Amino acid sequence: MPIINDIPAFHAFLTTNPNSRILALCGAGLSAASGLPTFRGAGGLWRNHDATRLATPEAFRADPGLVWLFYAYRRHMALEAKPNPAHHALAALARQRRKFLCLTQNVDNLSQRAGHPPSQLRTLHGNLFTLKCFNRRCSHVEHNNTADPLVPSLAPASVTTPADATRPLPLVDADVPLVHIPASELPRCPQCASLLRPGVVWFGEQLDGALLGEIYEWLDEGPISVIFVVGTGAQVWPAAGYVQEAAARGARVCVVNTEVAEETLGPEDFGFVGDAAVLLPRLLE
Ligand SMILES: CC(C)NC(=O)[C@H](Cc1c[nH]c2ccccc12)NC(=O)[C@H](CCCC/N=C(/NCCC(=O)O)S[C@H]1O[C@H](COP(=O)(O)OP(=O)(O)OC[C@H]2O[C@@H](n3cnc4c(N)ncnc43)[C@H](O)[C@@H]2O)[C@@H](O)[C@H]1O)NC(=O)OCc1ccccc1
Ligand SMILES: [Zn+2]
Repeated sequence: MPIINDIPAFHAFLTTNPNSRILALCGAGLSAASGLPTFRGAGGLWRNHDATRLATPEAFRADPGLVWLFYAYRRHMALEAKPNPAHHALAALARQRRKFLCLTQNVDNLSQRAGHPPSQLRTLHGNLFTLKCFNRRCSHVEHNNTADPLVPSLAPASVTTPADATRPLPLVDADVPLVHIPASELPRCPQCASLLRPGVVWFGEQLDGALLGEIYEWLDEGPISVIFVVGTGAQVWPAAGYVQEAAARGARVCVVNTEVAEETLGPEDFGFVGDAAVLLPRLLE
């Protein structure tokens, strides 16, 4: 049986391994307490569109206006959100322990805004605030975490309070038809005038090869004492594979999630059921 909800046992384990190497794999649940919907939760469906289907190059090619409104909405939500105590606890751990590497699947920039040292954070799936040219032959990349909206045509995505409190925001209200945005009014590349796209990794797209290489180098530098699996269903690959990669290098798994599947954990592993924003600060105090 894994060790469930036993903070003193976890503290004892952490103190007996003061200089050990620690890995973390984080997902949408890490940012849930910041008010951002998870994929499995409310965020899974956007205007009756399956979010994972919108997060594809095919969807962008078919209707760049729709996909841009989807990302502009998430970008606006992320701008309005604040890092929560879980983001801050992981950032503090990174400052205390040089041998801690945090892998996040989140694109919301909240770990960065919590001051997580960039050298100890890897954004596996990119960032909502990075823009890239959609033209594969153009290398234009830019970062913009201020403009909101990014362009006037995306202004509907920057509305937070619905005019009529009894109705959902028009943008997420599937009953309210979406304004069609001509591609000419969407973010354009200053170098080649092609469409710009969100700097995230879409389904069916490879993750950044150099990034994957760096992570394997870190994994192979020596034994790992524990991998925190925070607020993720670990269903998306190759990110989900890091749990096994760490366990294969001796790491105990420490799941922090509102739902813990005990049957997936070994007798040495830890499970903590609850909100990451409450549990992580206590686990890492
Ligand atoms: C759906 C899945 C089966 N599909 C994949 O994995 C695919 C295909 C695939 C590749 N290999 C495979 C092997 C097997 C099966 C399928 C595949 N992978 C890919 O396409 C990857 C690219 C994957 C990256 C996609 N981009 C994202 N994000 C960016 C965009 C965007 O965000 O819009 S993925 C995105 O979804 C995932 C969501 O998962 P979670 O973060 O875990 O969130 P979720 O909502 O699911 O769960 C929340 C959890 O939190 C918990 N929770 C909730 N509240 C709290 C709380 N308060 N506290 C704590 N916990 C909480 C809940 O209980 C729950 O457990 C994250 O990874 C997130 O980044 N690319 C690729 O493989 O390229 C190579 C290739 C290329 C060509 C051809 C072949 C191969
Ligand atoms: Zn370009």
